[in-house]
Amino acid sequence: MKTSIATVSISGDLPEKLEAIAAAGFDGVEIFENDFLAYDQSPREVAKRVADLGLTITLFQPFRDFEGLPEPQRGQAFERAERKFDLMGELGTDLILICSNVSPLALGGIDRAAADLRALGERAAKRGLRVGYEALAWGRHVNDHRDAWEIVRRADHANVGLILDSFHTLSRGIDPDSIRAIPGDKIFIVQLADAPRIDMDLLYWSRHFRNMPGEGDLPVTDFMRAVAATGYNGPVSLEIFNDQFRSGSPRAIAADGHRSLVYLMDQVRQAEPGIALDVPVLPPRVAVQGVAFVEFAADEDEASALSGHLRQLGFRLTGRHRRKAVERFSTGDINIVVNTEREGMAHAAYLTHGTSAYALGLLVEDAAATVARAQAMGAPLFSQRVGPDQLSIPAIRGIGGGVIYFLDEKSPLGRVWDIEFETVEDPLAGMDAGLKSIDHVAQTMNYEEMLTWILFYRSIFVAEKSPMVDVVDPAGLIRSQVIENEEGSLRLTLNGAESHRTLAGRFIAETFGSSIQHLAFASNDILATAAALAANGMQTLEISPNYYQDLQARLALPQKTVDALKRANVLYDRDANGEFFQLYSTNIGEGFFFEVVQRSAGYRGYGAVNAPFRIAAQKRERPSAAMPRK
Ligand SMILES: O=C(O)c1ccc(O)c(O)c1
Ligand SMILES: [Mg+2]
Repeated sequence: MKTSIATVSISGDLPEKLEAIAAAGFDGVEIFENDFLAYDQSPREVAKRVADLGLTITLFQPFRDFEGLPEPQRGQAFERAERKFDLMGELGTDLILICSNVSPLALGGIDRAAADLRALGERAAKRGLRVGYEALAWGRHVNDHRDAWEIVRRADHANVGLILDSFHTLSRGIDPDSIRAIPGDKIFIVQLADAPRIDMDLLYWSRHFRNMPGEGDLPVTDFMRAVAATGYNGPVSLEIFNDQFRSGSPRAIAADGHRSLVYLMDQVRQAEPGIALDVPVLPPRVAVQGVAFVEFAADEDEASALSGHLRQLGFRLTGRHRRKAVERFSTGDINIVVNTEREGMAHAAYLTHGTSAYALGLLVEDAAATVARAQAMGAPLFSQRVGPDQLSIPAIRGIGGGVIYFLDEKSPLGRVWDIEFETVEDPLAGMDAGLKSIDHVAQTMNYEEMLTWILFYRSIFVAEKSPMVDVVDPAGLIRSQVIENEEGSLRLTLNGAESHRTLAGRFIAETFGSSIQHLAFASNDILATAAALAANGMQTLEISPNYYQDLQARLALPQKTVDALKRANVLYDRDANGEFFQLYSTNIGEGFFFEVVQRSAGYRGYGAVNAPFRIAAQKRERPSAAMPRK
């Protein structure tokens, strides 16, 4: 199946757009009229550029306010169409998109519209061109693909067909299965877009908030399954009006777009095994069994400070790398690796970001197959020189240029700790604090990057995204969205900062890019953990007494419970299914911190209601001197 994207979907001038579209691997491009009008070269120049880049023009669009007009506007519309047909001849494309009339002059009437389209089809046929009719969700008389199809059916002309656009159908809640009854050869092109569910005016929603399939909340896969069922076999074309994309990097947005189509068609192929689809068979999405380790890059001084923090949290030094300046700290099922090598990726990460958690190790069923899936989704692979006593650990590049390693139990990777590390005793170990596992990993990024990473994770791993929540920092809003699997063995919270004055925004600025900002460990008994942390000399983040007064008023907790939470600086939340407790470390270095949580099985959240109070407390605090700025 051929892929295509409308020029309106990305930023830049026409040549920049075309280059980015070609570089991302698309087969075709829809020329959006304004992108052409704003460009100062001839249509033949454009045609040549497109061809030189190995692209074809799948569609010229939009042609507005055509059908159902009274005279003299009707005659003028036909004249206007002839001029655009001239242009299409020079551009070298045979398909034009007519979007349903929005003019107050439009008279309505299915037969009148069909007659106009038939007449236009007759004129197009003389030039070997085709006319596609699309229902805009806000069209004056036609705003539903079922009506558009009826018009095309009655036009009954070989050169007149239907154009479907997932946004117009799904935004109005029209059942996409109504597409299944349309003959595939009468669908001239299919445009795809997703969007976040926001209750607003359709036109405004469409022109500003569309995003790539898989990035939003609309059932685009169901839509495309219905299209596939018709036997449609033309291009799948992205048409994304999005304010953020208009100011983003053309190459990055185009690459996201291509990934979204590969991912979408892979899901359609799997969901509709009975339909012969011309799409490659890819390795399936990967189930993540857990976070096997988190790796920090640091220099010796900061590594020693970090080790101190880890020991206060009840970690013990359990291993030393046989060949490299790398230490392993463990408690419960958690492994933290501290890398102070002076070469390789960890060192590069240290030089760019300062001390940071630059790598994540995920436990999967089959590490090699995981990398194959990631590669099929266009993720960059990562490898570095492997020395003696070292395994070549399959890996890809992740957020902020960080690394995601994959371990499995079926290969020697499962014995990485035995093979690469010698076991050591830790004379400096403190008291075990009962931390069991990694509850979640929080990654901070610029807001504009969030959709990219949501699509990245969802297309590679079996994981879903939760609705976006707003977290209030006194200096601005943070948007937070969770990528998680059913079992809770993969929980990533993505935090998008819009302002550099927020805690998250400052973290990005001071560490020069997106990365892991906090790690949350799970305890079965947070008050016992808090007592052990105190015994180990750990300072927890001091929460305002006002918070505890409100907690009592709002949730009617027993006074004794509130007092205990307050003494331990533990924050509390509950939902219909369970309870959640959380406490925080003070700031470490440039805004990194640890969290400890206790969740009862049914609770699915992350304590978002408490985030503003945690952030305010962190802002009251002076940055710790333990890991000074470089
Ligand atoms: O917003 C619009 O006007 C518009 C134009 C052309 C399209 O294909 C479309 O989906 C929307
Ligand atoms: Mg459209």
